[in-house]
Amino acid sequence: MSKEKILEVKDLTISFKTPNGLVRAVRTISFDLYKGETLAIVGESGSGKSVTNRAIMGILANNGNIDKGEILYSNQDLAKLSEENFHKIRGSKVGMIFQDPSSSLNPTMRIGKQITEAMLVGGDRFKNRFRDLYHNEFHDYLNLETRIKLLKKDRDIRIFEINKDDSIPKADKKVKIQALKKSTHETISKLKKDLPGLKTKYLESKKAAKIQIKKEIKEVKAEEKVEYAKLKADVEASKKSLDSIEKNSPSYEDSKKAYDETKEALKNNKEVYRRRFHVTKKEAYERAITIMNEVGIPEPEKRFTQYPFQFSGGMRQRVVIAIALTAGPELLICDEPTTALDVTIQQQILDLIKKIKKERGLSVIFITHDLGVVANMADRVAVMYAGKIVEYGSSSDIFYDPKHPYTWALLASVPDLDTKEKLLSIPGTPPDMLYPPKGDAFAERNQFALKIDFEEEPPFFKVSDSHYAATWLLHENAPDIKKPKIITDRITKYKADAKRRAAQSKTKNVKSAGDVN
Ligand SMILES: Nc1ncnc2c1ncn2[C@@H]1O[C@H](COP(=O)(O)OP(=O)(O)OP(=O)(O)O)[C@@H](O)[C@H]1O
Repeated sequence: MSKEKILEVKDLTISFKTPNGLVRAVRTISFDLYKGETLAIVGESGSGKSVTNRAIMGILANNGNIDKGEILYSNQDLAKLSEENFHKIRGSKVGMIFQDPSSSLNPTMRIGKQITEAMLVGGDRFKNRFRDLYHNEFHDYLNLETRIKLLKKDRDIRIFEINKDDSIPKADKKVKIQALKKSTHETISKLKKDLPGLKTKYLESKKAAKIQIKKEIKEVKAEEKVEYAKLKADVEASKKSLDSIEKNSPSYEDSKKAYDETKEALKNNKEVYRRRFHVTKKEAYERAITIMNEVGIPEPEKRFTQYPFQFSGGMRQRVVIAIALTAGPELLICDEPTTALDVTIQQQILDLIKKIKKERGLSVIFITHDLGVVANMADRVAVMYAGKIVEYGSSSDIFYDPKHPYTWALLASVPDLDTKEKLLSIPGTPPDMLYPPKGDAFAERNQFALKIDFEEEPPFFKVSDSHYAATWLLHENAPDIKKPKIITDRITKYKADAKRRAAQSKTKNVKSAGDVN
């Protein structure tokens, strides 16, 4: 796997305003995503998985707010973009697949139209190219401007909090506020110095892009003119040649054919020229059929004109995946993509996601409440609880050596593939995020909780270079608490399964190598 980082989430903090108060949905989480890897984000309902990924997509609900943190993608901080500019940055690079394929599709529109629509809407080639040309400078400017606005907002909130805090004596309040104002002013003044320069750069870049695009359009038009004149001359020459031949001459048919061909080429030229400016319906159709084949929709030509109700749940999810792929994303976010499907279909969709990820070199964020689903999918796993990541590591770290009691509980609650039974459901309910608990949020439900778990939040303890867990059990002074037997049994089973799979794939490889010979 290459180690090119494509997404970096730093200290992301998100809350929702509700009539009952502020719901602290995501609390200072950080993670990276590398090119070509699958990162699974796992946790119970309400742990903040979807909210995190909706923030990456720029589709948080209106009452949601990114209070703090960064979402670095394509050299841009998505957390600081206005909604209006979001789609330009995100553009076609991030695709998302939701839990229920039915609600992602329009029931009254034919499948084909739903797949080609995005291609046709974004089909003005020169407009897209124009935006691409000044994209970087535009966002450098925009990011700085937004950063300054946020600093001011942050200062005002902090002043409000100081004023409200009765534990601070009045005189101290004044001093604190003045110091805060001074330091914010200094930071903003420094940043502001760069603003005019960046604005000029952006405007210059936009101007240059306009000139460049005009030049390119002019070139295309000039080429077209030359091409048209040439084709027209061909038509005239072949007509002349045909007119000079007697109808009953043996070469007449050949000349007539040559004349017809030149006429056809002249006619086609108009379409070829149009295509240099727009994605045509025919092109969009052809690409849709290719993608429908890629995602395993049989008889795509026939299916193209059908409506969603004529598709099974699994096939509908394939259509949703096809739509996400039309824009050629580099990052695919799958939010519980198999939860609404029958168990037998689930594996097919998982296999499909694995296949397209490999073939297209995609990076995938896979959100699920079921650790079992990602056992053979994920390269790395982040376990979320009450708006925080409590453990993260490679798949083998999490499946063979989990450290956080919440990860143990999740592992124990994975339905057994053989008996289809849940071994152990997690006792209790997740905390109310209007009032996030003190200490380790899982303490209330954790049979291994220590006294400190109720008082102080655990930091991340390093288990290995790839593996970290936020549990006091990893502190050097913690009592030696062994994993419950149910977990060690599961681990043994996972290891045996992996060994079996490896042996199977080895046999398959040897066999296919034998076939070749
Ligand atoms: N628009 C909203 N207004 C208020 N609270 C919200 C809103 N959207 C999400 N939340 C809250 O944010 C928290 C995290 O929700 P989120 O949907 O991310 O959880 P999740 O882990 O994805 O669970 P699920 O699998 O149920 O979607 C929850 O407490 C949820 O109630």
